[in-house]
Amino acid sequence: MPHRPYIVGNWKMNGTRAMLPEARAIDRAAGRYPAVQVALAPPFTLIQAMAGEAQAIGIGGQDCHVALKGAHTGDISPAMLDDSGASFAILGHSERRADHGETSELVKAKAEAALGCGLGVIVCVGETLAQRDAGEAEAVVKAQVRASMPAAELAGEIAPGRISVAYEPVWAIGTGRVAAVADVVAMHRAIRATLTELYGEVGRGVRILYGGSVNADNARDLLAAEGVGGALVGGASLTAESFLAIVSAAGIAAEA
Ligand SMILES: O=C[C@H](O)COP(=O)(O)O
Repeated sequence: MPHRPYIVGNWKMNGTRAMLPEARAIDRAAGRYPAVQVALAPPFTLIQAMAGEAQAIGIGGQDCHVALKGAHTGDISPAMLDDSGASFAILGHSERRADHGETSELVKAKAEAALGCGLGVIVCVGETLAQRDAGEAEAVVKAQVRASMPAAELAGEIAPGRISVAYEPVWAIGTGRVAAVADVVAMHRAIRATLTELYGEVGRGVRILYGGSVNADNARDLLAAEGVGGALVGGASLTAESFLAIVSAAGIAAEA
């Protein structure tokens, strides 16, 4: 594995200031797992408060606009994310692709804008259940990777550690239905092959995370699987107890 496992909690549209103690507890405990890179992506409204306090974890956004500023009501630019203390952005999550009609081309533009502001990016890809049942999962995900990832010139110029892909089968998100380890391994291989097509050697350093119903019970097997560089965790990242159990599993997998 080219990097420490990367465990990222995506709070989605959850969290008010009442949840800051959970973030503090995660931050304090994360220092006990130096072999694991830990991050949280809260709603925009909590980024500044969490980033101002965090010592051991990274704080990121869940989206950004392609422009640095301008007449885009309700949007947040990558420069604003950076200014608020965020160090990365999750981009192209399937919920944004579905709820906001985001295309892979738009996700690519957002990723390039975010990298240009010094942020790391986690680009999300994943097939629907209908696509998997039709035997199209690999082709769909490869096409998403090809179209959503930042241009090779840009990726080659920056530290590969700043670019991650999250493979999140849509049918596994928030459903409790986790993908089989063998299917995750096969898809991560396909994604790695696509990344090396796109980026050459640089593509080998891009982390590939798995996301979709990761919890304390399944994390160890998933994180020990070949090619799995970490996890993007939704529901189980909302309490320190459940998220830290996953961080601990990542620590065990990293040392195995
Ligand atoms: O970004 C996180 C993923 O969508 C996974 O969410 P989940 O862990 O609640 O299934």
